[in-house]
Amino acid sequence: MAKYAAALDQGTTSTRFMIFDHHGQVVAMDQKEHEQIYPKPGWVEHNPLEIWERTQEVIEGALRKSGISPKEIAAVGITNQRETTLLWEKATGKPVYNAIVWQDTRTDKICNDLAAEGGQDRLRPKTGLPLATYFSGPKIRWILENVPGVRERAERGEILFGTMDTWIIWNLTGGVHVTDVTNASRTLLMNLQTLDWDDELLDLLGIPRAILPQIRSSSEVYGYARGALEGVPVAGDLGDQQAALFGQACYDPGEAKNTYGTGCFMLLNTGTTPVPSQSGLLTTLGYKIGNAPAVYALEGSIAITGALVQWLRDNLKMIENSRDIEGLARTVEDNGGIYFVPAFSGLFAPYWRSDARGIIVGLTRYINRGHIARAALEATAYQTREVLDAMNRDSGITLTALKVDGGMVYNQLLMQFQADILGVPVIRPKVAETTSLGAAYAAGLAVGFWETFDELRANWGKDTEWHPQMSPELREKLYAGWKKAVERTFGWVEG
Ligand SMILES: Nc1ncnc2c1ncn2[C@@H]1O[C@H](COP(=O)(O)OP(=O)(O)O)[C@@H](O)[C@H]1O
Ligand SMILES: O=P(O)(O)OC[C@H](O)CO
Repeated sequence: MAKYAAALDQGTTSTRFMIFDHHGQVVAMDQKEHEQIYPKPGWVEHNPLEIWERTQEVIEGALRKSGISPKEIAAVGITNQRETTLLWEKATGKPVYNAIVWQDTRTDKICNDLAAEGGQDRLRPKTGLPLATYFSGPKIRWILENVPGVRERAERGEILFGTMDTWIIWNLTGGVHVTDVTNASRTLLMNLQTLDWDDELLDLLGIPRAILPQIRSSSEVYGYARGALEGVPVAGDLGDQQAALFGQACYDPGEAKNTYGTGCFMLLNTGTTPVPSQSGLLTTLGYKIGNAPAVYALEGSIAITGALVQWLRDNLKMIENSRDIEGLARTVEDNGGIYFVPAFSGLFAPYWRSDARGIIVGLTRYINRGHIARAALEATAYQTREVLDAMNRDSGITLTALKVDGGMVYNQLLMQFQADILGVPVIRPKVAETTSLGAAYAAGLAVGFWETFDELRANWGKDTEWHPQMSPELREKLYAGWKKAVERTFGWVEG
């Protein structure tokens, strides 16, 4: 009998393959970065062929390092950076253009034109999403309009669209063209109630149905892998933030997690009915396990958190490794009165302002590199506070603790400051690789490797908890400064 379940996590900066045992413990892993392509300010692309190569390499790498054979793997789940969009030729598998990444803002004009035609009022009630450059629909339209000949070929049925899950599954299985409800819910093309592509939305965005994958549940056998994983059922598919919700065992309405990676994404399980947001959150799919009813979530998406640390590392050369930011930030007592608002892709939740751009405010001659490092970390905590406040308002639920995961949660200074600024404890689980774990769980449930949510819940264990230590007065004073700084970013991009 198979002893393991596996997951392939195709993220914004890297692709990793992880193998878990029945207790949800990591037994093998391999990871590789891919190139970030910035052709113009505000544009971000990935090369889909490079990503498929990295995918194969990390699968082979983890199998080789661990000596595990595909026969020992019950199923593999796919999880992915969401919204990132690509179109490829059905006959050859050749992408017609690079993948346009979720952070890319080139569709600003498309979104503004759609908004002027009343698009917002037609899209939001059906999709739960604001009309923003973040989502796939406008990115598909941009490719159809800007890559010569693609629209005609798409209409003739020669072109396929996919988010990264679809691209990986298509390649891994040799031609199964599917996505799951969580990924489809990020396109502006899926109806939240019917869980199917919606003709009115397709018409509004000018997208031919023929290019779209079939929407399936997040946990079922879609096909069987070829190559290094020969014969392993491909049986889980979830957007990475939904996979983290699932891996953090947030199975009851009112349970939430926040993942700190390139960006930050807080998801709250709201049960089997979608809850509309009045406060700038997204109404999205949480997961759908086989034939069971779909579970919905409220989401607060923040575009730039860990990416700001990377930017200090790569563009300003202030640190050598991301983790070095903590030491640099600890060289000073506090932020010295500055705030760093990283509105590099505009601001996402709760503002959805594409006209905002990044700023550092409050600069004096007193400020040094340490203050900038500190302000950069604090920006993640303040942005999370804004999202948590919105979550409490929209759901009527007051979260009493926050489960966290992702690459930034090993930063002790950030986690303590986060608890201080939220005023609630922050809890990191023993297995912080919750995104991969969630995808492995979805796949394992589909083939009976795990059978109940209780089994999965039992695998969850607390590692570290940070308690608020800041006085409420200081907390609110600092937060008021942040809000003032955010106001200063608005309206920078005109027209
Ligand atoms: N110790 C740290 N302190 C602050 N940021 C960190 C630390 N370690 C990693 N990061 C940031 O976390 C991100 C990587 O986290 P990860 O969860 O792997 O992200 P993703 O899945 O978005 O690629 C990077 O943006 C990196 O700059
Ligand atoms: O790949 P990550 O972890 O940066 O996640 C990206 C999100 O899915 C974008 O919506």
